[in-house]
Amino acid sequence: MDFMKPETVLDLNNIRQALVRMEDTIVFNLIERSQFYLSPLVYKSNYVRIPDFDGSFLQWTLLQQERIHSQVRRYEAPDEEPFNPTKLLPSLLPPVNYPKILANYSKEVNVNEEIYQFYVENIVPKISCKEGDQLENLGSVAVSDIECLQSISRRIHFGKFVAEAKFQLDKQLYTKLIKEKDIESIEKSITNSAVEQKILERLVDKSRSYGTDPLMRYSQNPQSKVDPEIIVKLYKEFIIPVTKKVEVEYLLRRLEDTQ
Ligand SMILES: O=C(O)C(=O)C[C@]1(C(=O)O)C=C[C@@H](O)C=C1
Repeated sequence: MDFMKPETVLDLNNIRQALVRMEDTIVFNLIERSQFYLSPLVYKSNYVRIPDFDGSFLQWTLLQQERIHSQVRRYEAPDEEPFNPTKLLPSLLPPVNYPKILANYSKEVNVNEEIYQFYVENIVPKISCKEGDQLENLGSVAVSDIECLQSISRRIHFGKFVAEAKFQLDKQLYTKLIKEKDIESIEKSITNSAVEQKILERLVDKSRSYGTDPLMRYSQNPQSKVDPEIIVKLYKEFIIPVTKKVEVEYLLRRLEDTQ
């Protein structure tokens, strides 16, 4: 997929291949995070005193990283959404002239707040190796969390490309459903249960093999670093439904853009 060539980005097969590739990144990032303790101090407001900042150590670290990355154009890319969209810095590099792929309002479709909250409250407690903090690892935990958050965010916001591709494939149907604000039928029409099922099956294999020492894989009790069930559940109950939410949110506004 090449963002300078819209036809490659709006090909549903290419999009699905990219989503499959992102599974690897997400599974690896979760495995990395699983070696650390729960680390509540990373998420506690103002535990680390930082001048002129009100929030948690993770929020501060994420903001600093996004500010630097905004200076190298990260969030100008159509497949990257920031967690701090109002606090970024201007790019030091000249803008890239991406051809138009998504609708003009696409950067306004941003569900990162929901992803952040769900990650901290529901994912970290399930994957971390132990309760409590290891004070020497607070920085490593925050850095690892950022990798997890950004890979999950990129995957979920890819829903915009899926939605645009589906809109282009059946403009007549979607125009009708959008005009009628028929959310239920839009949801139904973007759902492909067979694709979802395949994702969940593949994730069992991936989390088993990526999370197991290859020499131990064939022993009686191979120990997975992250329980495959947790990753499957995460996709089933959060990542896929929120990707669909992004698709619906994007589609509901699609007639604002006449192209
Ligand atoms: O591949 C698609 O058609 C998508 O819409 C993406 C996705 C997903 O999140 O992976 C979401 C909804 C579909 O039911 C299947 C898969």
